[in-house]
Amino acid sequence: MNIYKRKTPADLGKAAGKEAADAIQSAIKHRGEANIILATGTSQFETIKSLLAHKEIDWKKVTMFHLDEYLGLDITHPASFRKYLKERFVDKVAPLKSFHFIDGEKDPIKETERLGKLIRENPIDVALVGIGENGHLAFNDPPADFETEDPYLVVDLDEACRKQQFNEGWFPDLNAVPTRAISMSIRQIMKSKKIICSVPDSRKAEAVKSSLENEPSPEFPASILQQHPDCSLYLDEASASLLDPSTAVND
Ligand SMILES: N[C@@H]1[C@@H](O)[C@H](O)[C@@H](COP(=O)(O)O)O[C@@H]1O
Repeated sequence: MNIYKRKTPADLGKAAGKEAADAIQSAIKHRGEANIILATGTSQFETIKSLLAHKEIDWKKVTMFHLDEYLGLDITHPASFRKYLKERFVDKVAPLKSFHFIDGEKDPIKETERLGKLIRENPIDVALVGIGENGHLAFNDPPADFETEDPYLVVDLDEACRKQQFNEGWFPDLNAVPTRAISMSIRQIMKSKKIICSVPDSRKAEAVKSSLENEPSPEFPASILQQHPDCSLYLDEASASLLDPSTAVND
């Protein structure tokens, strides 16, 4: 894993977006198309903004998969991840070759099966992900399932995860945060050829430390990223602030 520290969230996003753009360009050059996974949340704001600034990308050759979505949330709800991706990405790059939203209002088992078939047919070139305050990867809260081969799972959201969503201002109160979601599985994320993980903010400093300074374990879901052959983790000064000086960080 390559760990990069940048001064601000904007610097972090610029570097992560550039690496993502290069990976997309490389896939298009070698295979004629690129398959990507996008995450949502505040940690992706600057990375997606930077990715969109790379006008050289031919988005008609790009297929997008969606990392996670709440169950039962309408696409017009401010916290809907489909709304987030539609407004912040899909509408801005249209037309994509294709995009595959997770519809959390459909029968969840059928939806996981539908998407699972699609992603198995479309190996991922680059996945953009974040890490939650509780160390989650996508919506795989601890202890995460490191074993299942199912590409998408129906998951319960823990209290820490739901509190983070409320504190970030996406919901009017904690009770309004759904208790279940569909998440891409850990093993499916790990199948991506490249993973670019953007993690700004002091709120994430504890999760970053536990993900990097423990052996990979379901108790620290994002710790699995240590085992990926091509993963770049982008931090800012705040999210890197608790790291042990012995942790190898590229400034
Ligand atoms: N489910 C989303 C993920 O798509 C995101 O990568 C991660 C970090 O979240 P945030 O960017 O809001 O800090 O967890 C969120 O809850």
